[in-house]
Amino acid sequence: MSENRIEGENIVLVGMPGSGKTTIGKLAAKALGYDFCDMDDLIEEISGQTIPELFAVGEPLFRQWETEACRKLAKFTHTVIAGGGGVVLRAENVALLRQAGRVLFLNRPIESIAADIDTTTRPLLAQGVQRLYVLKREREALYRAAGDEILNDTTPEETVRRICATLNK
Ligand SMILES: Nc1ncnc2c1ncn2[C@@H]1O[C@H](COP(=O)(O)OP(=O)(O)O)[C@@H](O)[C@H]1O
Ligand SMILES: O=C(O)C1=C[C@@H](OP(=O)(O)O)[C@@H](O)[C@H](O)C1
Ligand SMILES: [Mg+2]
Repeated sequence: MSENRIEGENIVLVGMPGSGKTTIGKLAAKALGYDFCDMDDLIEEISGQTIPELFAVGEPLFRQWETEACRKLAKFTHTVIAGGGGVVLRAENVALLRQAGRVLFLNRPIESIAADIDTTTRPLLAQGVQRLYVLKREREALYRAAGDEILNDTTPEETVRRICATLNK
């Protein structure tokens, strides 16, 4: 993959809900001395609405704000960005993320995620954890295609070490 496409030296984490993007992203930012941005927080900031409020209107509205957030973070530098789980659904988003930096797919096993995910804070899982398996089928190929690298499951601390290694830091 050409390095020239990367404008800001950012790290972007993608993967299923509960794969650890937010948790590992915060730890990695600290280890690298980078800023941290959770895309869900950015969406809430720019839309002026919470994620559940956006989903209450409808998923299409949430997805529009998600793309708007991608446009903003394409201009960030030295930031670890925790993507939203569904950000890979639009090719336009993936192009913006790849412009922002190195995209890493956190490939945590679905069984591990299902065992400890907090479904109360994620509108897409409001009907129960079984929806995760449907989302995985719909998205797995998209995560793999978006990622410059796949980080297979270890502890969050070991994953952070691998992230630092991708930047030679
Ligand atoms: N090996 C692991 N890698 C990532 N997260 C893990 C792991 N083991 C347990 N977890 C837990 O899984 C949850 C992941 O949630 P979160 O970081 O919010 O994921 P996401 O932002 O991808 O939806 C956290 O509570 C984290 O502590
Ligand atoms: O999978 C998805 O489509 C979503 C995942 C959530 O983020 P996490 O992956 O951090 O849970 C959040 O962006 C929104 O609820 C939609
Ligand atoms: Mg998250």
